[in-house]
Amino acid sequence: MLQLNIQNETATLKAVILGTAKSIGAIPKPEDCYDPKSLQHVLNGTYPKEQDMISEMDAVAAIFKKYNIKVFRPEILENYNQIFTRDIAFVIDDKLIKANILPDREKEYLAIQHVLDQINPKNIIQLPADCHVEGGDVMPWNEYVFMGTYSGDDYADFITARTNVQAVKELQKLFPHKIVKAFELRKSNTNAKENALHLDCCFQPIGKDKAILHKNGFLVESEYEWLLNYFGKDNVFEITKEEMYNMNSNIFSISEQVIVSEQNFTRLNTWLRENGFIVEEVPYTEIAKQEGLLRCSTMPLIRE
Ligand SMILES: NC(=O)NCCC[C@H](N)C(=O)O
Repeated sequence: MLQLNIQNETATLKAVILGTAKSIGAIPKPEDCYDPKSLQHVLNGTYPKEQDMISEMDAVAAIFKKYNIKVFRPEILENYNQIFTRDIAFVIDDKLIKANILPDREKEYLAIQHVLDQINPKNIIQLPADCHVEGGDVMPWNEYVFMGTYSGDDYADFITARTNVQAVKELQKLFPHKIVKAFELRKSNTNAKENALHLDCCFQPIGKDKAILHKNGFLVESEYEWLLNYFGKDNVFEITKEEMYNMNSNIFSISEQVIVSEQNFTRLNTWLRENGFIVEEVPYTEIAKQEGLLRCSTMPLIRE
């Protein structure tokens, strides 16, 4: 049996699910894209190739092996995109919550049944159907659970709005001992530079007390400022619009000291090293074309 335990984003990682790029299927039609960056690459003829993404994910698997982390992979569903395993479920404390994800991505959850079979069924939670949530919008941070959301009346118009207010309320009910703090995110179906698809596309805590942050990802300035004050200006690495587009906030911590990052994130990786982190660099530019990166393609199950 797996003894799930996730309290935050950075405690030493023991077990994780890493998505897979195997059998992702044909290049989607423009009308079937569900994020603006994939759409842009489909239209430009630069959509990533399966083999290139498999190689990128192999590089991450090799880092996990080096740090003795137990890695699960999804079963392969034929011609189905299963890269961004983060979004399909998430762990808080010893509970795994099934995400009510975009219908286009619903089948991804079926492919982790072999992992679910190793979890005590009383620790697997199904949310009511009206609670929309994806794991990229959920960040346990000790006494807090930070959540990305969008509460505009036009929620239904945004295929990029994945977590609603009902889900925020439900998580608060499920974890009464935590403070669930929600942040309104900027959404665009067509312009990836104006779209924070999930909270982890514009923010992520790192180490003990630091964070990566992008102001324009937040719709409400005071909510962005809350994060800036919570971590403290000197502890925050503020990324530019271009860096957000390249997914700089979507690195992945395997401990308070060690961060897996993209090899081209020169400004970020330099700052991380200057601040005492060990940076494990991998190539991930092809995966990034689908508006997700390292955090998005991993689902931590156990941290120390
Ligand atoms: N946590 C994340 O930000 N996940 C990225 C998901 C990208 C995928 N193309 C999607 O639109 O669902």
